[in-house]
Amino acid sequence: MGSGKSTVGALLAERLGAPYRDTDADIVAAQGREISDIFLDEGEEHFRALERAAVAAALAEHPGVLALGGGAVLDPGTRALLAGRPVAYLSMDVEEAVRRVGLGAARPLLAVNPRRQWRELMDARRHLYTEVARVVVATDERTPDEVAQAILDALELKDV
Ligand SMILES: Nc1ncnc2c1ncn2[C@@H]1O[C@H](COP(=O)(O)OP(=O)(O)O)[C@@H](O)[C@H]1O
Ligand SMILES: O=C(O)C1=C[C@@H](OP(=O)(O)O)[C@@H](O)[C@H](O)C1
Ligand SMILES: [Mg+2]
Repeated sequence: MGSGKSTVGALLAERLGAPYRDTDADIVAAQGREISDIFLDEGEEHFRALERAAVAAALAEHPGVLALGGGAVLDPGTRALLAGRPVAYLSMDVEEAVRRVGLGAARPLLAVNPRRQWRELMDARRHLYTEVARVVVATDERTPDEVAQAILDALELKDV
């Protein structure tokens, strides 16, 4: 959360001249409700199922850049959908995460104690990001444009 997937995904798509989608935005549009409301009312398990369906639909329909939510990798079905694809893992350290996301209510999983919650989430998820990623790009000391360029370089994609 806050590593820049949505921001950088859009920039990357622009530079590639390719379409861009974001599974969180797709879920909000399809459900007509905010992510935080879906978490509160139906719980995380239900959200992960919606997310898996959103990833599957986007990958089937869409030949461009797809930004995922930070917890998408928790679902084995979602990980299977990502297998063999050019996935970039955007990393950052905890202090940068707190600066970028802070106490924003938009991200329910970081809403109470962001520093501790971010560390716990990363301890549970780090190995899954590494498992699905083809490349890892550190975002701490880079602008979003520089992150997009680093992804292009790491994946050896052409900037058009
Ligand atoms: N490389 C960066 N440097 C500084 N701020 C960034 C960077 N990437 C994203 N941000 C900011 O961090 C916040 C979260 O970015 P976002 O793209 O929504 O992340 P994600 O989709 O990974 O949760 C936004 O306010 C965004 O402008
Ligand atoms: O890490 C997570 O579990 C989540 C990350 C969010 O997306 P971003 O990573 O784009 O903030 C969003 O999908 C939801 O709040 C849950
Ligand atoms: Mg996002």
